[in-house]
Amino acid sequence: PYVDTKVILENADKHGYGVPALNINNLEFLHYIIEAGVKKNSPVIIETSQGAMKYAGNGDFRKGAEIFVKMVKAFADEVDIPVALHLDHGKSFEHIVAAIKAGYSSVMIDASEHPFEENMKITKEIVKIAHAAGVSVEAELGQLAGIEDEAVAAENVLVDPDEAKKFVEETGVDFLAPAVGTSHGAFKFKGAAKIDYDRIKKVKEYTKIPLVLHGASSVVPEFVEIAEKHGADFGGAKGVPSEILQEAVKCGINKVNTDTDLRIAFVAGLREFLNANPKEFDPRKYFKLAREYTIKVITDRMDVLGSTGKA
Ligand SMILES: O=C(COP(=O)(O)O)N(O)CCCCOP(=O)(O)O
Ligand SMILES: [Ca+2]
Ligand code: NA
Ligand SMILES: [Zn+2]
Repeated sequence: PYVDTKVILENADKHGYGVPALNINNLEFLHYIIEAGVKKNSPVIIETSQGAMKYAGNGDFRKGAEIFVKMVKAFADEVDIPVALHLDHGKSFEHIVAAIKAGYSSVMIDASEHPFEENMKITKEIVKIAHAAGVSVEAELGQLAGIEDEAVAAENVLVDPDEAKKFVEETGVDFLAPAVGTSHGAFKFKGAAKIDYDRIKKVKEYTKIPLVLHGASSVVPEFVEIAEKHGADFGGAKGVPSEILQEAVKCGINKVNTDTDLRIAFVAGLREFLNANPKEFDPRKYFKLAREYTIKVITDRMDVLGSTGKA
């Protein structure tokens, strides 16, 4: 069934496990996520960025939002696992309202590049509107290095747990994404992978709400190698290893945003299949390995995070 994100995350918070939040831009990835969730009897949070809304609507993000809600509900109505749809990195008021109007389960207002007071003011406004429509809200404190939509944060700005306490109390936000050292994309760490567990623990202790880890892809070496064997150039790619994700969940993370891992697994399978089957042009065939690898990376993640069997 199609559910509120809050229902999924409050259960994860209560029982101390993580739920993968998986980004889509098209039907293929949605298909694979649902198959993985059913296979592992795991709840799933589907999420779309503002760019994905635009892509699905062929330039019209409002249409894209409506199309995504209909697509996700069509699948959700057919399966027994809980499925939620979330707007990821909502930055513009128009995109957030479009998602709420279209029927998204939850929205993120990412105003973290603004000063603290401004972030709080904007978030408070979105919480009021979203809650009036029965939609839950995620916000962010601190900044992840790397490209994040329009805002390119130069380097990491880690969350201040005392600010987090005030922020949650004043805004009434349902979930919080504290910046703790990760970044988006495939090149997350120059040196060893490391995140600030102590900050996660403190934010959890002070806010007592479900927490979100952004930039959480592992950049799985197995799939990076397959992609590179078949022509990809991902030199220097490095992600968050499973053990670090498991420790982060123990410290209080409940929603684990994952996009890059799906992208790498898919393109690895696509490259491998196309290289090996020069005569094939049936899309029901040439996505075969891409589908297999993408489902594998999702089902492995459900096992790592502990959402397996929790549907
Ligand atoms: O935190 C994450 C996942 O990060 P990761 O999967 O790169 O580690 N996310 O929020 C996903 C970011 C999706 C970016 O979407 P666009 O390219 O459409 O703007
Ligand atoms: Ca941000
Ligand atoms: Na999000
Ligand atoms: Zn993110």
